[in-house]
Amino acid sequence: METGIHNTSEIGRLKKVLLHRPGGELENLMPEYLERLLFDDIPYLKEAQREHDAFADCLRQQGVEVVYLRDLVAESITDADVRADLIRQFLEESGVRDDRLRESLEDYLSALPDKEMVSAMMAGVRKSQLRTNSARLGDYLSAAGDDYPFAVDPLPNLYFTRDPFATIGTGVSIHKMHTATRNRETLFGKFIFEHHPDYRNVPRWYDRGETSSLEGGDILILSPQVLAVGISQRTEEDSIDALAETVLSESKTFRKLLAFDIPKSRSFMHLDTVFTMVDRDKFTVHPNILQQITVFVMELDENRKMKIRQEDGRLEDILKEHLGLDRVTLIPCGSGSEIDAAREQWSDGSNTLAVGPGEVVVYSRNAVTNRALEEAGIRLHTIPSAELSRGRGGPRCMSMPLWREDP
Ligand SMILES: NC(=[NH2+])NCCC[C@H](N)C(=O)O
Repeated sequence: METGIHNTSEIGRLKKVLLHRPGGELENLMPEYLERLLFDDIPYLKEAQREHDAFADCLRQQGVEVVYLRDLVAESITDADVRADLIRQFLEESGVRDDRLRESLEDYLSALPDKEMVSAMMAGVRKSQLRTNSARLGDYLSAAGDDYPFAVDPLPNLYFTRDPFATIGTGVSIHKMHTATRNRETLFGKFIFEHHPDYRNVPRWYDRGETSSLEGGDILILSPQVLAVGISQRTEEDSIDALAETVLSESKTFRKLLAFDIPKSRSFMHLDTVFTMVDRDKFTVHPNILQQITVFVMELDENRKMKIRQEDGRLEDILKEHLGLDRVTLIPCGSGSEIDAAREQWSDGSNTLAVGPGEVVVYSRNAVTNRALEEAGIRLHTIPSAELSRGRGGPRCMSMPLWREDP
């Protein structure tokens, strides 16, 4: 049972991982609010849970210890003050302004045992759940005259544990998210890394109070010395500057940060939607954007001043140089077909989770890309993916490594 954090690569043998089993939050999705909540469709919860359980079982069979976000948050509630603080901050960040509404929500949450309370926060609270237990609130709700059905919005993207915070080396970066809908997710990270007995002392590389956005799907650990971070729809250059400054000067191993400038669009929201590492010298990429990636190298010079230079040349060669490899193979999503590439990238064909070098978890539905990976000598663990993929994230997005062996 490892405690603390150790994550020095994308491909070292995975020992412990954080997942979130989708829950009631998916049953609080409504067609009119899908876009704001970053969904394109409404997954069928029961089936999504079955698929997610298959994902967790697949990882356990590979010797990985699976822990769940809800449990870590509940275990972080170490005393009554922490609990009261969590409720207070959660409601404040959920935009609950009216005193009557806040009191009623406090009563509702306070009455639940820790785990159930955390699940209720994640699921969101319908006004109809509150109406019955307070006449005073009933007056407020009918007087307020707005027909928005939620007292607290759901957090449907929580099963993408990759994004709200990220483990890097022996520390963590807690994120400011690009959208309001995902920003509340990082509050759980804050409580885990402030209070959980196994995690409260880990170094902090970035914090949710920063002013520019950074999301975990943009952070890839290419080696114990080299990080890659996407400049994307979700992650701004300023955040990368700040992250580089702390990680390169304070971490024990990291020496370089490669910033990958990628197109800013919904389907390529994070670097890991178009590029993931599958082996020491193999990567899967979305071919349509290869021409559109620019790489910047960030390093501290002898005087500990940040130096940034733009790399020219092919991605293979840039990776070869910075990772000290003799050759690099890029395995294209869709295996050379423009149509298959676009379709399978949309369902996270290039979003793989390595459980060890040359061994990755993939969605079953991306058959063309999966065949290409196998032909390149990669061992696949396939998981079902009809419902989970509707949230626009794959095996890598759905997992946050807490402990990997060194590569
Ligand atoms: N690391 C990732 N690629 N995560 C995918 C997150 C998908 C989620 N619906 C969002 O838009 O935020």
